[in-house]
Amino acid sequence: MATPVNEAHTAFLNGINSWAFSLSALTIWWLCHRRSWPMSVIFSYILATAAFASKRADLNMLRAAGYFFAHFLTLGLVVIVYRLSPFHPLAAFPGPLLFKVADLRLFFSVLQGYRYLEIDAMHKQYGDVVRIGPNKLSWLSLGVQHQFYKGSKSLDKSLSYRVPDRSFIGLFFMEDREEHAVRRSMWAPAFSQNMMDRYWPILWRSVTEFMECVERRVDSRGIIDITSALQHWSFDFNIYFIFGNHSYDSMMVNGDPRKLVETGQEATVQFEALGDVPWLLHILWYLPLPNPMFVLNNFALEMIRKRKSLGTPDPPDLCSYLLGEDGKHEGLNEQELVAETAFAIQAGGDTSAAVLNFGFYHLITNPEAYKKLQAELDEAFPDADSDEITPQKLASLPYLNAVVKEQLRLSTPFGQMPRVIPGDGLVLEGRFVPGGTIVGSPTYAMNVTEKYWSPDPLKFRPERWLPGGLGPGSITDENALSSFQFGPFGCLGKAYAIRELLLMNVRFLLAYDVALAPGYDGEEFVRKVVNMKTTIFRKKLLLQVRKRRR
Ligand code: HEM
Repeated sequence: MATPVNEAHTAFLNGINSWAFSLSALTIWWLCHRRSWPMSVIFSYILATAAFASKRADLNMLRAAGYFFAHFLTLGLVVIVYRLSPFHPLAAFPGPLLFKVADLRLFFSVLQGYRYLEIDAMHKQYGDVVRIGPNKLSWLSLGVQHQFYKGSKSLDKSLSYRVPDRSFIGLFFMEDREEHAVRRSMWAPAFSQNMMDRYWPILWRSVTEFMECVERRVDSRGIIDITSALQHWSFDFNIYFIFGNHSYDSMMVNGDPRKLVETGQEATVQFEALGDVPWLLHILWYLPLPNPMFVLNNFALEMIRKRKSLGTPDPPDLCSYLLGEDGKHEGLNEQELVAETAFAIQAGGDTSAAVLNFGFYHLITNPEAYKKLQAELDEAFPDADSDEITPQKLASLPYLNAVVKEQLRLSTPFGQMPRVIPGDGLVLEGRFVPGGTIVGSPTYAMNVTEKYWSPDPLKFRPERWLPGGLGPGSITDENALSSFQFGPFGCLGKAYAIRELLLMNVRFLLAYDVALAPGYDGEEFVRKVVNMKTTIFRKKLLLQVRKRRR
């Protein structure tokens, strides 16, 4: 029978229990807060479960839930208070409140696709260094950017690059520098000057096929969805470069029935968004959810087997080097090869198409620049299919090169490539940053900051790249162009990509007069450009093209 004494005793015990659960949360946070947040949750869960199990058998579920609630509420509150407190090692760095509180805020930015704009806006509001996560800084400075990324003393990649399953780990996902350097040295010969020259006729033919694709796809008014056409061209050329002259069904001819473009983008989004909350990636990875990375891997495996049965192509493809067919090293096994080539399909296919797509938009909507470029090209190449269109000649045309650099500057809306400050911390521009802090240089913000591009950093003005720039006092700091990133983890395909951009601009604009499709809302197109490392055009770019008669 319940007596007042018994009830008081029970209430006292319950009170003790709640406090004990809260206290356990505090202890766990104290032990774990500088190490791993997910670990502390797991520990606290185990501890709370053990405490619960040792309690009286008559404890009802509601009360038990109350204890857990007290436990996690305390843990959550302590974490939040600590992250906002002056005792946090990054307390001196300004940033928006919600970003300081939890990585989940940045995760949502990535998912929405406007992280690049948000980070840029934060820099405008808070200055050159912004705290964009509890343990993350974004640093808008050329000197610091080079410290992060350039040279042998550059920083290591953060945990964001770590995929849970070893069988997916290729060059891009390797954090270990030695392992990465060895693997990169296997890739590198495929990007040598010699190989680029040998691939020039293949690139040329591929762009010719693109023109034929345009002819097939334009409607009766000359309107074409250039976004898809460019994606299909870029994947076709890139797949050729990776797997050689195989019996692959060209996307320019057959479209994309396997949805490789979409799948590649989904895989990138998944990886990029969850990179800000690696613990969530590790949980989701093992749940029975559709994983776009498997789709890419299956395609890569199919292509590798076909490629092996066909033998080494001439010129050699990327696989030739990864298989060690040049006799310089031992080849990769099939699983490693799948990881490498699946990444290569996305790394080379998606990026060039995106820059061309957005880059054409910028050029076409700036008629003055477009006219100047056309004049330079018409003068240089009276015959649109001339043998005179060589890499050397392209490299010598000043306005063309200025246009391509300006396209790159404004058409790579990446967030940042996260790196980690080593053990004892570093002093950067006079400010101490503790070891373990995740840092990065914001690509888009670097490409459009007035510090390095002035005046009119947001405007498409190729003249800024020419001698004399935009006039006295104007600034164009070429070193700040961050589109390919730099250093040991930077883009291996940069020189290739630049050739693609140059040749595609030249041949497309020599062949056609191009404008936005009548009534097309260009501002909406720009508003719907989102980036989650991959640039996604939620509104396809529709152009009207007319064959030129010169
Ligand atoms: C305009 C087109 C391109 C842009 C803007 C671009 C940009 C980038 C960036 C920013 C990175 C560094 C990513 C990071 O650290 O998180 C990267 C890495 C890489 N890119 Fe590109 N890329 C382009 C085209 C290509 C092409 C055509 C290839 C050829 C297959 C390629 C191959 C690679 C590879 C292999 C890496 C990884 C390098 C490593 O981890 O060592 N890229 N790219």
